[in-house]
Amino acid sequence: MARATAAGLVTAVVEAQAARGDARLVLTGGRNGNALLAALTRAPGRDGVDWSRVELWWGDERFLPDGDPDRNHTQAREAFLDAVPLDPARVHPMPASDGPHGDDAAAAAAAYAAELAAAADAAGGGEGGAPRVPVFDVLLLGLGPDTHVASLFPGHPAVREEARTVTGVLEAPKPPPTRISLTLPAIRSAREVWLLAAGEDKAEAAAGALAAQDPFETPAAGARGRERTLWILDEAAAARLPAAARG
Ligand SMILES: O=C1O[C@H](COP(=O)(O)O)[C@@H](O)[C@H](O)[C@H]1O
Repeated sequence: MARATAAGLVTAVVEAQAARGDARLVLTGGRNGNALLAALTRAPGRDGVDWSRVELWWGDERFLPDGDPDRNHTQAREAFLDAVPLDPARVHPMPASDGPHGDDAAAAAAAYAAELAAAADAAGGGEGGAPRVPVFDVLLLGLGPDTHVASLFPGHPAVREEARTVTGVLEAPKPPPTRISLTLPAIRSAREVWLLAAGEDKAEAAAGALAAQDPFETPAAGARGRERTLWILDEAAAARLPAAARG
């Protein structure tokens, strides 16, 4: 699944660059997101991408010191960032808990929102009342076994955040408890949202999210792209979908 998704992502990036010069991606952490990043470094078409014109943002971060092995950024660096010729000025990790905002996750989230807003002002995005973030070509989300996406957990007030594009998340049910996350309005402003789910422990969540109506209880159900919402599942994660949906 990771190899197939990497091939699709290379195509999406090449198409975005052909159409607009730059490609803007939002990365996800977690097992499925990291497997995709590792596969991307070996994807057959990777040399067709102008990596210096790929802008990278993160959908969420575990609010830990820089370089902590549990940070999504650290894991992305190990799996991918150091293996492709990116322009460091276009790589935008979320702040760490030993950065200028200390352990204030709300201040760190506000700083990341400001960085997104500045990028939107420079490159277009956030027009006509849309959230002030750049127009993301593909926003990746790993599906948690409890249907969380980014760091938006079922029943957590962060899921209901409408005014901000980035929020601090306190008391998350999955460690670490303090996190930073894009909000649903920011996620929904992406052209395409790709949801990744591999493994048996994602089967219940995938079936539930595809049937659910209420993002507060089932955050993955609220993650949609403006042009496309793509669910990418392996056989184990698709096992509980209705037969018609499995094709
Ligand atoms: O903690 C997180 O979990 C989700 C899902 O991770 P997985 O290991 O169950 O695939 C991930 O998408 C998110 O970025 C991360 O911070």
